[in-house]
Amino acid sequence: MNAPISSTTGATTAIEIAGLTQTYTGKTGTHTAIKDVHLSVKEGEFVSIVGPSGCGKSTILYLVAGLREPTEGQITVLGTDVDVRKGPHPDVGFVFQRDALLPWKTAVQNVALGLRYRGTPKGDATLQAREWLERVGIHGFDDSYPHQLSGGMRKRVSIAASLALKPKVLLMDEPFSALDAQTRNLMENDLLNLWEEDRQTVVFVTHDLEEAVGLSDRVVTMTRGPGTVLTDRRVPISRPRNLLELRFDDAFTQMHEELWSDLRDQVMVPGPTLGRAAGA
Ligand SMILES: Nc1ncnc2c1ncn2[C@@H]1O[C@H](COP(=O)(O)OP(=O)(O)OP(=O)(O)O)[C@@H](O)[C@H]1O
Repeated sequence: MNAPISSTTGATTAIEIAGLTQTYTGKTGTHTAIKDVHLSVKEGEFVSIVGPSGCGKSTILYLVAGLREPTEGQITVLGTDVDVRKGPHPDVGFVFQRDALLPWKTAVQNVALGLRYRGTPKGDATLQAREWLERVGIHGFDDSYPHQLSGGMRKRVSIAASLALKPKVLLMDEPFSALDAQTRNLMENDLLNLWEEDRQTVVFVTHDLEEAVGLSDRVVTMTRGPGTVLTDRRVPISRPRNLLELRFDDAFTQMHEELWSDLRDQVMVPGPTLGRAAGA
């Protein structure tokens, strides 16, 4: 297990997670999802969390977002203690695996929704929404409804809806996992280009090690449940990056191998005779 990385020299801490434990109580009793998680993310860092299925990656995001109350531990986001009673921090945005688009509203109305909720006048919100759709690569579909868009386009609209609110911290939970490989590669590259412009703090959950290496400044691996931080590695690849070419880079391949070596024992569940892949 390598030492936790907690600093980009000089940068301010955006997210501080200390001693985070979460138990869930269900019909079968109490289940510890994560245990004693410590993680520090600096402003402007792009950090991915990878780990076996069920190790508690989404749980961490929900807790950081202030959508659930932790059983133990503290989380600070942008200098404020996360408290479920106060609700999500206004500077925190989310993009989840499933689109959170309202089916009865058009793409532009969906993007404008959050802005309207925050008090932006209708005309201004619509204008900004159209600009954001343009920025995420949606052309000519502003007035289409979600069911008229492909999965990749709906994802772009969801990202536009989040980014339009100018979050300082963006929490992304497997946002591209439902997309085909080609669309996914294009979306990852576009996300990176957008992020290069604003450099929000991002915590990105994924099962895909290549995606994690390509996008991130750091990749955190987790043990299988109850999940805790196993390794925390800095990605030694400069920016700006072109993900469509990066996969042939030696540093990329080496990092991928290191992460797989970290995770192999966590995702291989011994069967009667053979090891069986159980995630990642
Ligand atoms: N609301 C809940 N109630 C009860 N158990 C839950 C709840 N949410 C998550 N869990 C359990 O906690 C554990 C961690 O779940 P979580 O979704 O955080 O893991 P994950 O690493 O994101 O999984 P995956 O990679 O499959 O998406 C799992 O065993 C899950 O079944």
